[in-house]
Amino acid sequence: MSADADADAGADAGADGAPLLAVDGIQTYYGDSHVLEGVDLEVREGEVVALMGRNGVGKTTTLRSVLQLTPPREGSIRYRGEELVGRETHEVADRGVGWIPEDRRMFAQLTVEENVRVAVPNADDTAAALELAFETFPDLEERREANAGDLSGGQQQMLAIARGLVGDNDLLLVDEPSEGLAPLVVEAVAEALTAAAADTSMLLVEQNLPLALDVADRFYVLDHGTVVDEGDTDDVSADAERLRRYLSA
Ligand SMILES: Nc1ncnc2c1ncn2[C@@H]1O[C@H](COP(=O)(O)OP(=O)(O)OP(=O)(O)O)[C@@H](O)[C@H]1O
Repeated sequence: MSADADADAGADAGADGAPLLAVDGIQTYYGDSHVLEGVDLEVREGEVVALMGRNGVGKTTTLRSVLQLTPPREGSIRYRGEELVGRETHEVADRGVGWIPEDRRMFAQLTVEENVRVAVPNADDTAAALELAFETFPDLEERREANAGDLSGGQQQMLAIARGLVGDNDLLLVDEPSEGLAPLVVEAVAEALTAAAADTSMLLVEQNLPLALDVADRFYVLDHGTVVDEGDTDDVSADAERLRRYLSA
């Protein structure tokens, strides 16, 4: 299949309701350590999907597998119908898959505005990108001249999300955005994620159950390297015990 035909197939896959991201039976290792033992999940266009589970079950490893930072040894990961396994990480990024890692990587010595500017792939799009970032996160607009390193934890998380948003991404992989934040700030981050979800699909690793249920449309629970529960968040909001048994240590 030619590259163009491949691209067309991808566009069709999105248009006819096939998932944006389809992870199918991935087996991922660190050396001899077998972490993912056949993970299956999907993210459809426009969805926020939460990936939950205890510490160390392989949530971050699933994101790393999609990004080809830790490529699976078996299984398939298709994005808009195109296989990602075997590609380089920058090729995955070029296709519109963005990553907001747990450590909220940003440039502490640059201002908020500069941090947004450098995340925009095409300089011609900068004005529109700044507008999108500051419309979505008015708190950041107020601090646009502040150094990123001087922001609060919650504002840094918003800046990390804003940078993902302006990065021309159609799918954001967001790792534990609530980690280390006070409850009130977690609420602000939930609002920020909901605002960002108007513009992008998301696969959201999150251990904070209320936040995950609030922001996500659907969820998967990982345990022992495989998916042990999945469903619509609306269905479990009234039955949180169903998930809690997998989430408490
Ligand atoms: N670079 C690595 N080398 C070897 N083992 C690793 C590496 N990264 C993670 N692991 C191991 O793989 C397993 C899954 O880790 P992973 O970070 O994916 O879990 P997680 O579900 O995201 O948990 P957490 O919430 O603690 O980050 C753990 O046992 C972890 O110790």
